[in-house]
Amino acid sequence: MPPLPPDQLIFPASQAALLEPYLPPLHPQNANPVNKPFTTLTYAHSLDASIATLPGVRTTLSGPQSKAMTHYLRTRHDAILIGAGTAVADDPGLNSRVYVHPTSSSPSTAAEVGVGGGGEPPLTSQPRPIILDPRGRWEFTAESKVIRLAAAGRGHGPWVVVAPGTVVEEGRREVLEEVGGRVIRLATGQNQDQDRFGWKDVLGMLGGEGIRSVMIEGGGEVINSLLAGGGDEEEDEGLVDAVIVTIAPTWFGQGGVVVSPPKLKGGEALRLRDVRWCPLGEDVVLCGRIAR
Ligand SMILES: NC(=O)C1=CN([C@@H]2O[C@H](COP(=O)(O)OP(=O)(O)OC[C@H]3O[C@@H](n4cnc5c(N)ncnc54)[C@H](O)[C@@H]3O)[C@@H](O)[C@H]2O)C=CC1
Ligand SMILES: Nc1nc(O)c(N)c(N[C@@H]2O[C@H](COP(=O)(O)O)[C@@H](O)[C@H]2O)n1
Repeated sequence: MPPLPPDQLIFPASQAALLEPYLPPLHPQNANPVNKPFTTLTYAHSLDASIATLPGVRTTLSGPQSKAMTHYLRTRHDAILIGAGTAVADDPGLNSRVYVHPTSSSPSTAAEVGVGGGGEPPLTSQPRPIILDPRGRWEFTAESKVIRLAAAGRGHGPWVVVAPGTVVEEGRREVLEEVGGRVIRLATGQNQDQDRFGWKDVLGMLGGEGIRSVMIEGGGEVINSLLAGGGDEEEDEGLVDAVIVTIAPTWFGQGGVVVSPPKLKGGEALRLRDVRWCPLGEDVVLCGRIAR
């Protein structure tokens, strides 16, 4: 029996069951376009609400169990979305390396954990990486981790969403297309902000492309603008279906990338309802839905 790959993560089915009420439907009806995909906001932060110690610095917050949880979430969504700042800072992989084990948390061989999701082709449970990059800040190459994983058949090629006027060099576009990725053009400029897409537009575009569920991982600008409804009060109604946040027992101190959205109109607090707290190793995972 083959041993587990060295970067393998294991997530017990018992813990997956606790998350299920907050996840998109397991067996969606079909792959037809939808108005808006099921949208999960998910990230890890410190006790002082930092998602990175400093701007531009890749920072580990999640312990092994909550990291496996995040990778499980990746298998449960059609797409995973980040902003250009995160792509530049982290060179992320944005694939899933988890296997869900029915009983034990420490299997040792591939046969024990049912590698490939119980016989499915591996790519069916991988999310499509989406990078919001209106101005083309992310200078990806064939060596970027997400491209290498796609080339190795361990993930999908990324979709890079740029503004209509942004130049993407031919060679770069080819790098994407060779691994099944593509450049998507979407108008910016709502709210006079040329560096941002409207969230309704982003989610509508993804729905039109057949994406039925998306997990939004970050970074700071993306999370804060999503929680603020993209700055457009009309937009925030129903943008986010579920929130799953890992809280790590550490303080980073001032100067980090902090989740702290602008105040809502009238100064009301933004709050979660239907809350569930799940301890995972030394972290705790908070699940909820945005109260309206
Ligand atoms: N702990 C965690 O769970 C995570 C931490 N991070 C960290 O976050 C940091 C990066 O965060 P940021 O610099 O804030 O960059 P970011 O990843 O939020 O990207 C911001 C960029 O996204 C683009 N964008 C397009 N449409 C947008 C919209 N509607 N709203 C907001 N941005 C939009 C803009 O070009 C903007 O400059 C990194 O250090 C990374 O390590 C990132 C993801 C998860
Ligand atoms: N859940 C979570 N915990 C952390 O500690 C993190 N640093 C992140 N970061 C997010 O995961 C991406 C990296 O993913 P790969 O392991 O390279 O696939 C990173 O870009 C952030 O989106 N998340």
